[in-house]
Amino acid sequence: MSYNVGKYLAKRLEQIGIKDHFAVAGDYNLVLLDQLLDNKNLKQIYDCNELNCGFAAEGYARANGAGVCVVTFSVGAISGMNSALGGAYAENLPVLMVSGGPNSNDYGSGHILHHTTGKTDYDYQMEMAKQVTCAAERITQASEAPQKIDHVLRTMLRERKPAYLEISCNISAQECPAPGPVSTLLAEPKTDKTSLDAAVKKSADFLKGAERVVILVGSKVRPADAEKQAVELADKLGCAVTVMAAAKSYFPEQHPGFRGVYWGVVSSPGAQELVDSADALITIGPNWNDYATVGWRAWPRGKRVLQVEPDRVLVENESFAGFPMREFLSELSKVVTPKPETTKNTTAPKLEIPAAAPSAPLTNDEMTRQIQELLTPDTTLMVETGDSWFNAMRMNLPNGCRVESEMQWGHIGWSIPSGFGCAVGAPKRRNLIMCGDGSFQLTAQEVGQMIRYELPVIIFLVDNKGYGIEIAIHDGPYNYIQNWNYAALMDAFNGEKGHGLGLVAKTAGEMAEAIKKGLANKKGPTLIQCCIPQDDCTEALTVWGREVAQTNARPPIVND
Ligand SMILES: Cc1ncc(Cn2nnc(CCOP(=O)(O)OP(=O)(O)O)c2C)c(N)n1
Repeated sequence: MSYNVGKYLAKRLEQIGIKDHFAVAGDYNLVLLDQLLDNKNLKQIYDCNELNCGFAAEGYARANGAGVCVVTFSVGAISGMNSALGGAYAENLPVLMVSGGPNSNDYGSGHILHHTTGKTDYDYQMEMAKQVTCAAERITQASEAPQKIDHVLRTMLRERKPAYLEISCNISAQECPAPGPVSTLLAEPKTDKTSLDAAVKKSADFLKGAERVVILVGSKVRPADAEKQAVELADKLGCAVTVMAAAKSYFPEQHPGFRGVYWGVVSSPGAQELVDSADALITIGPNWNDYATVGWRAWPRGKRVLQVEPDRVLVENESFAGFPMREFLSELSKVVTPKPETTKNTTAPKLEIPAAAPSAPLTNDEMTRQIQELLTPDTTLMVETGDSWFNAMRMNLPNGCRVESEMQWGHIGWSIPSGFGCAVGAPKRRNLIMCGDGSFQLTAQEVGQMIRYELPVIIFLVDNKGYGIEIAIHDGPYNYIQNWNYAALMDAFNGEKGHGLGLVAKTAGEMAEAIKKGLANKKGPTLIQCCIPQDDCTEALTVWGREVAQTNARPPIVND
């Protein structure tokens, strides 16, 4: 078969496991979209806007390994950069953004083009993309397409970071060489056995002398593809295991060693004491940012910490590199001696909230309890920035249940389009979204796409009449919103023949009833507007918010 640039790209995407790609049309990408459509193994899914398109690709990457969005130049790409590139970079997700670009003859022509800043230099978009990607290429000649497409895909998959491709609008249908074996994109860097053996020996010796060993799993265990090996190590050591908030569900919670979330003063009961009293703390893929450390107050460091990163190990002031995390953990598991937990009486924290009477007004606790009841091994729960984070942290997850959050980038509204992308990527899972009313207002229209593609996502819209998380940090008039009739939106989004369902739950009984209807609605999303009092939030959010506010308010250090 003869190839052109668009068909080459489509074949490569198919070869790396992409079945669906997301797009918003624009005259700079229409011919490219046609070439992608010609590949019958790739489905083209449309979004309402490019911000959502980028988040949908990011969500797809969470479910499927990698994601792709195709947008038009400038007005599309710059909007999509926030989600497909900045957000994916922060969250270590391999997302490819493909932007249609100016006709190759226009470069250097002095022509002023539409959808640009009106300058005759169109390089600004590439310069922006380079700041938030691991690889960025522009294609203005068909002959250069194979090398450039392979480069961005290979780098994106290896680094687990987003990449950027800009293809001139007159090039997508130009002939180019056919793609060779996909192995060229998937080859792993060679392990430095000497360094690996030295790291394992040093770490095993460090653990040998310890009495209270604790494992703390962080979010980078996922991009390192080392979740299984973390369990292997926990099984061999027999020690207590905690997770950071952004790694909730990255370690099986029914594992006998699981002891909850470590998050400083808002940790699960007993988890902070476990971590703080360990004389050997194995941190696996931690991300110690200001929110995770509760304003730099909960950040275990020093000689008692064995720090395991995706590409290096730090132990007793010695740094080792040249091997992947999963190989290190696997080799360490083979040589360590068991370090059973000494404080036998601790167990994993349980969410103990008594069921409310059906007629009782709905509360945050009752809402959380009912959502917890819905979790199954094949559930994915998208958890939006807000008190939803803290509600999810207190849930007990069946093994296999996945919590998805965006705790590094923290773009409110992420959960709706990302939840859409996740559901496209894994339609057989039970896809649930917990999203506050403030966040929802940024990306609500993507629920219409869930209706269009008949995705039975259940959205728990936390209607507490404002920005709960911001109120907990620092209140003011800016934290209050126009309160929509959220459930009524579904009627508007349905158009003539949609199957979206919008339900209001003001009591415990109404929520239980709405969940039943949502589970029965297989041909479209169900939005349950959970009406709770404005000041009804988790104790953890209140405490955490106060600490974050203090951290933000640190006076400038004056250097005399
Ligand atoms: C794009 C973007 N713009 C502003 C912010 C700051 N922010 N963070 N959280 C919020 C409010 C979230 O409110 P809700 O979704 O209602 O959440 P809860 O009431 O806490 O459940 C804002 C406004 C943000 N995180 N992302």
